[in-house]
Amino acid sequence: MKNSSSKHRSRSTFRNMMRFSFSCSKCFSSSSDIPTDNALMQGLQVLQNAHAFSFNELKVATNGFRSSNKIGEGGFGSVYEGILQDGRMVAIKMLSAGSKQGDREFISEIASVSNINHENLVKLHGGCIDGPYKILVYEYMENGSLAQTLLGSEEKRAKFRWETRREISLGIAQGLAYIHEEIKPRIVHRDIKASNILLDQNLCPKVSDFGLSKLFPEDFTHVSTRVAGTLGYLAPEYAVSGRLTRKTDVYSFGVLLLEIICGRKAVDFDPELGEHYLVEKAWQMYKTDNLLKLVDPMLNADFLETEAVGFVKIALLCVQEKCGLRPSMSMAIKMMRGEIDVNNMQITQPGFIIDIMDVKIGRKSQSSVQSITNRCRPRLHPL
Ligand SMILES: Nc1ncnc2c1ncn2[C@@H]1O[C@H](COP(=O)(O)OP(=O)(O)OP(=O)(O)O)[C@@H](O)[C@H]1O
Repeated sequence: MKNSSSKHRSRSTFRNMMRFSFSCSKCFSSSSDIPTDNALMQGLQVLQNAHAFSFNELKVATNGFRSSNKIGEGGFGSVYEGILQDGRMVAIKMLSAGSKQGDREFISEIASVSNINHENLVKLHGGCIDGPYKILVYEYMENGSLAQTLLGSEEKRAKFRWETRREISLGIAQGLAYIHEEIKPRIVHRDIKASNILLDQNLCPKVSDFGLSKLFPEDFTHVSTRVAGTLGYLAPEYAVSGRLTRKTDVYSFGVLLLEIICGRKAVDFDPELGEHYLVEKAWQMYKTDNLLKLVDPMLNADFLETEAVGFVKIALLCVQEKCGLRPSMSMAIKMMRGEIDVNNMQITQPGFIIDIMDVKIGRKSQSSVQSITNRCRPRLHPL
C-alpha cells in the first residue's frame, strides 16, 4: 500500500497550493505567533522532555538524507524514512531551513506532541536542532496517509471496507476528543485533513502534524490567531474572524468524515463539472433525501445502510455553519457508536468557503467580515 516518493511529491505540491496561512494585524492578535528567541528557548526546553537526537545520528539513519529515503514533502519540509541505531523505523521530518514560519511550527509541534501519548496520535520520539537544521523524529506509519490510500488516484486507491472506514473515523474522533477534552492544556489541531491522518500496519489511524496546533488554557473559550489551515477543511467563522475554538477542528473532522464515507476529496476538479465541493453535495443530497447515493461506489453496496447514512448526518452536524450547533468530539463519538441517535438531531445549513481571494460573501457574515482586509476575505457560499 506504500507509494513511490515521486507520487508523494506531486500530490504534496498540489496540497501545498491548497494550504494557506495569512495574518491581518488589524484584527488578529498575532504577536504571540511571531517566533522570538524566548519562544525558541522555550521550545528547546520542552524538547528536553523528548529525546534529543544528534544530527549525525539522523544522517546515518537516512543514509545521508538520501533522496531514495524521502517519503513525502509537506508545506514545511521533507519527510524521510530512516532506521535508528536501535533498529527502530522512524519518519524524520526536516523542516525547511531558515524559514521563520518553520521555527514557529517546529516549537509548536514539539510543545504539543512531546508530552502526549494516545493510540490515535502519532508519537513524537524526539527532535534535533543543529545550526540551521530543525528535525522531528516520529514513529513510522507503514501505510502512509489517508490522502494517499483512500483518496488516491482511481487505479491506486486501497479498497477499504465499510467496517475499516468506520474504525478509522472513530479512531480519528478519539484522537481529537483526547486533545480537546482530556489533556491540559487543551489542544486545537487546526489542520485536520486526509494527509494528516496516517495509518499504521493495522490501519489504525493516527493524527499527525501538530505544526499548526494551538495550546488552549482551560478557561479560554477561544483564542484569536492568524488564520492557518487548508482550503476545503477550514471552518468559515475561523477563516473570517480568526476566532479559534475546538469547533474549528470539529468542522474539519466533518469534512474528513465525508471524504472517508464518499471516497471523494473535499474539493475536487472535474473537466465536466468544474470544481465541486463535498459539503455542498452532501447538503443537496440531504435535502433531497438521497444520502445513500453519496456512499463510495467502491463499497459495492456492501455496507450497513442506516449506519452509513447516520455517519453522513454526523458529518453534516460537524460542518454546521453555526459553530454552536456542531457537536463536541465526544458527542460525535457517541453518535458514531449509536449511543446518541443522530436522527433526533436537527441538521441545518452547513457553511463553507469556496474562495478566499474573492470578496463575495453569503448571508450572516457581514459584520465579522467588515473587520478584515479584502485580501483575506473568504467567500461564504450561500447554500
Ligand atoms: N510518521 C510518518 N510515517 C510515515 N510517513 C509519514 C510520516 N509523517 C509524514 N509522512 C509522509 O510524509 C508526507 C508529508 O508529511 P507532512 O506532515 O510533512 O506534510 P503533509 O501533511 O502531507 O502536507 P502539509 O504540510 O501541507 O500539511 C505525508 O503525506 C506522509 O506520506
